Amino acid sequence: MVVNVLFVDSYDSFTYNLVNLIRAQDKQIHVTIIHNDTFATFDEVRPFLSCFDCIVVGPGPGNPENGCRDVGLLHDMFSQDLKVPVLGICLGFQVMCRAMGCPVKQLKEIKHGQVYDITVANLESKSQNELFAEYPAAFKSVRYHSLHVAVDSDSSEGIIPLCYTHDENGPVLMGAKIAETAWYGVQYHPESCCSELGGQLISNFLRIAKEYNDSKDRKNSSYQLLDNSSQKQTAISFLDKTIDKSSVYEKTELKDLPIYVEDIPVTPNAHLALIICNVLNVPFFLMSSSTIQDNRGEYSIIALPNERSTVFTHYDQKHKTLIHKWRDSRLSHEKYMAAVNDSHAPSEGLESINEDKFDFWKTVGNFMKDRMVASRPDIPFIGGLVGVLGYEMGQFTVNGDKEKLVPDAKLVFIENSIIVDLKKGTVSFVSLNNNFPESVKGTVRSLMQDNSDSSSLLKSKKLPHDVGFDIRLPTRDAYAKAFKKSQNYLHNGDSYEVCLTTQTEVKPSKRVEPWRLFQTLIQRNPAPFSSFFEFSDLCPGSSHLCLLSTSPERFLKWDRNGCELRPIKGTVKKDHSVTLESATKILKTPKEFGENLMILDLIRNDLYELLDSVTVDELMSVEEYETVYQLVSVVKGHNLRQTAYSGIDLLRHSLPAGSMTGAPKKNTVQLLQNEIETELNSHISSAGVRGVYSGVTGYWSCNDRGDWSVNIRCMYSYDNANSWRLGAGGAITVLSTLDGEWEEMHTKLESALQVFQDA
Ligand SMILES: C=C(O[C@@H]1C=C(C(=O)O)C=C[C@H]1O)C(=O)O
Ligand SMILES: NC(=O)CC[C@H](N)C(=O)O
Repeated sequence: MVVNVLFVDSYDSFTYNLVNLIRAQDKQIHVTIIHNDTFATFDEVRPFLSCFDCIVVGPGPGNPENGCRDVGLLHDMFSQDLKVPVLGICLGFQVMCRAMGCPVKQLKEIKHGQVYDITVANLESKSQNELFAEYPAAFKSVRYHSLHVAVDSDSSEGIIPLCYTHDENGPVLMGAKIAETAWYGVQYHPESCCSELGGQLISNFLRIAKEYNDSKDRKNSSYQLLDNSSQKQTAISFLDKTIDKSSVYEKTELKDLPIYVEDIPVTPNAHLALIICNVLNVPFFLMSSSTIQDNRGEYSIIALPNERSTVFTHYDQKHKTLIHKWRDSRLSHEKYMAAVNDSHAPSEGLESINEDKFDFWKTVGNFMKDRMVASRPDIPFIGGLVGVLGYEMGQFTVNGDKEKLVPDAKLVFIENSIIVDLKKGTVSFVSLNNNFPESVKGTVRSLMQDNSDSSSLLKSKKLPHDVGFDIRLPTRDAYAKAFKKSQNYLHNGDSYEVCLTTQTEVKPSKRVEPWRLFQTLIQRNPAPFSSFFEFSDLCPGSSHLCLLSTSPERFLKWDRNGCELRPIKGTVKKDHSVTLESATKILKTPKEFGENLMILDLIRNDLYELLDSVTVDELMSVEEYETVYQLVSVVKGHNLRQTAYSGIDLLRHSLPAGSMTGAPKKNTVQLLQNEIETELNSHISSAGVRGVYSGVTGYWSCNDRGDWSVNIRCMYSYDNANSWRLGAGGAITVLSTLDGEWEEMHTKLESALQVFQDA
């Protein structure tokens, strides 16, 4: 018999970790998820309750003391007649105890992403603590909370404490049962990857729920559990549909079509791709690795757009997608802008679709669907879409810029590419349609045969002396104010971690060619994910979007079977006094641990939303880069083939990247955009819009492989390289200091800004 669980989510970033933990207890469990605002009041949920064996109320931002504003329909959920078993987690637990008359107060010392010993209370009879049956006297679990249930003898009648933890705050209630009900709750997070015995808690609760459902308490109530019936199924599937689970495109059986590949052996050299690009006489995009490291940056991909390449551009401000061929001679800048600004200005060669960013994915999915092949799964990129997605392409963000119209996404379909495999030592010409340009092959072959020192082809590490740069930096005062605001939200329980970012604007006195600038940047800040994207898709030498990136961070890589993410959280500046050993010591403190763990759990959540198998393959390793040491974790998602989804769904669902938002994602993104960053970045135009920065860059190959890096340590331009933007920031937690974060932000900013500062 199927056990039906109703999960009420408060837009948390750990929800699906819990949902997965529940599902993992038994194959026969079905979890239906609704949000705390799917209905206006709990009364609208009541008619469905006879369908559910139990309710789990998840964690989330906000304070139950603020009522519906923060907790929505949960506010009036816990009335005495609710004869249904409930398990509340963190916020869910707080709401439940608050409804019993117990105040929820702020902790003196707040705990976000910290592991604590939880001590099980020694109750008189074992049956009083069935929730912790089979538990040892103490176990470790992760805490993510600013608030706590302040039990005392006056206000806590009916709340039976089940477990505690002890810290600087004194004893803190970690779990309780409500007398005379089947309502239970825990303050800690059983679903975190660093918590022990989380599954045991859920299975104990499900057993308690079953016993309760068989008792007369439930049977005689108005919520008597219905037997399986079509009416019950209809009700459950109605609720199941309240959250969109659609995929970008429908997967089909793929054909194995021949792909043209010609390998030439070469001596690996981290600058090889750069050198090749320097001799090319055709347009190119570059996704390059300039450091050879294990498991990342093994390949450099030079993508060659041509007149057959389709270009997709999305403008979130206009809810519009434009589609045209690369440098179509029928198009001009004027015709293009007229179509962007006016839906009635059709132009030959230009397709304009009115759609929002969510439909943009479907447009692109439709295009790719017929081009997917089963061929050459061993090659990272056989041809496909390459490009840049800005921060505002992700969920919960809006590009509300009124001053400037900028593209939020640009993807170009590529048939021909050159792949440099730095591990294997090969350069390959790859073509989807067997039309790789002979002239390019000739140029590259003769470069490879030339034994002279080809590094002389690289441009200098310094920019031309006769160019000056006007640099508009964020001010320390504005940063201090934003830091303080972020701390307030963290202390009030509205966020657990805030990735606070600044923007800097650079205006050169004279235009410097992007490709020239890129070569200087990449040599000064070598990185595994360096990208050069000058989208001169209307005419040569002119672009509405240009990105030069030296990112250390892989966001998401996938193939048909699964995916890998490498979130970075935790940064130490490198100088002569800091060794790998001393950096490791700093990076293994509670502050950095918590920062990394929160994002790690958030990423597990983003994957569990679509997949049922997610593993943490590396927990907080220290990696060394040119200017910083970073704490990196590796998360993998499996069994993608067995689902209706493909890698592109994983990308769509998990943007914006958790390492650039903080947690929980929805509330934190909205606070950053509406309350914090607009003011912080008011020294530049378009404040409050992160644009390309914090987005991702990469490819979706026709053999269904993809690899996307986070747009950080980068510069980008919307006005044909006449001015540049640089973003930089870092995660703020309750353990952060203003001085520490200000310095960290500057260290990251300088990894790219150094190019202009020391020109
Ligand atoms: C925000 C940036 O970096 C992000 C924040 C990090 C951190 O807080 O430690 C580390 C890497 C990135 O995920 C940036 O480089 O601007
Ligand atoms: N993780 C949570 O559910 C947090 C609950 C609440 N917002 C707090 O900070 O205490």
